[in-house]
Amino acid sequence: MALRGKVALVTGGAQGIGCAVVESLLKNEAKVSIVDLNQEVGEKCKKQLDEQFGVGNCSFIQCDVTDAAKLQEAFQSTVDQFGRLDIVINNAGINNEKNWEKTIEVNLTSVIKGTYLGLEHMSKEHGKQGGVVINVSSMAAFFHSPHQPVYTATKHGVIGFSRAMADASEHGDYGVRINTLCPAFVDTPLLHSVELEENMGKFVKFKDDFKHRMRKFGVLTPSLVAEGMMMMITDSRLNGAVMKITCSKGIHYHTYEPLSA
Ligand SMILES: NC(=O)C1=CN([C@@H]2O[C@H](COP(=O)(O)OP(=O)(O)OC[C@H]3O[C@@H](n4cnc5c(N)ncnc54)[C@H](O)[C@@H]3O)[C@@H](O)[C@H]2O)C=CC1
Ligand SMILES: CC/C=C\C[C@H](O)/C=C/C=C\C=C\C=C\C(=O)[C@@H](O)C/C=C\CCC(=O)O
Repeated sequence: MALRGKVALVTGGAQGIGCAVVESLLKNEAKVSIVDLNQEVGEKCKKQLDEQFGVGNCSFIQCDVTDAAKLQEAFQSTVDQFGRLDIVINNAGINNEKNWEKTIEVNLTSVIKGTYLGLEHMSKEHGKQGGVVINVSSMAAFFHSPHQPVYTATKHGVIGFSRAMADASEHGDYGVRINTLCPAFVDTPLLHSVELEENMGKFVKFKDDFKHRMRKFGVLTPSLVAEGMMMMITDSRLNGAVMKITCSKGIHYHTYEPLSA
């Protein structure tokens, strides 16, 4: 998929992995709608990107992805402003084992809603031109840890939902590819939340083991994660793919045993 003239929507695009993905999309001449909860960081991010890539190539929409009406408005505003939608990156995520219900709302429920909204604006079943959805999971779905039980559950859910929706899209000829990205540890503000009791609750006592794993497995840069994201956006062969990005193996794909009785 050549990206000039394409329109992308990135949730959680104001910082961290999302911001790196937004920058990669703009470098490839896509138009980008940055959807994020954080007004201050989002506006600062847009200002910087306008200076780097020129005004009119990206927009910032302050939105809590757990607010269904606001999320729907964000998708519609994106289409109203740029005229179409081709790429949806459901990236927004939190790490909060204390308010674990919120973690499920952001990391899983909103990814499901963002996928369905993406289909409304991209699927051939709605008379649209097709597109691609990338949902962000984590290597936590392959390396469970005692520190993040609910976070881990949400990331498992993202993979299961995305793979099932990829099958539905193929069977229903939606024309929309749905893939999953599973980074290992990445150097962003989220990673530092493991130190905080307000995020980890009673599991904060396991933080030393978590930090040991970070030292053992290494910490990725957001730019490498964005590189993997761009591969899944542009490779039209990929639907239902689960990309893993680790320090030990770099960018690679998880392979599943063929279904058998
Ligand atoms: N940092 C890491 O080690 C890893 C992160 N991930 C996943 O990557 C994604 C991005 O994480 P990071 O960039 O590391 O985090 P981050 O905390 O640096 O950025 C997340 C962005 O999402 C936004 N956000 C949070 N809740 C929101 C909501 N309710 N509505 C709208 N926006 C909201 C935040 O304002 C922030 O700008 C998350 O889904 C995370 O689970 C996956 C594997 C590793
Ligand atoms: C608050 C923290 C937020 C997010 C952190 C992230 O979402 C959680 C990651 C959890 C586990 C990461 C495991 C990383 C494993 C590796 O990097 C691999 O190198 C381990 C060795 C072999 C991988 C084999 C394979 O690819 O299947």
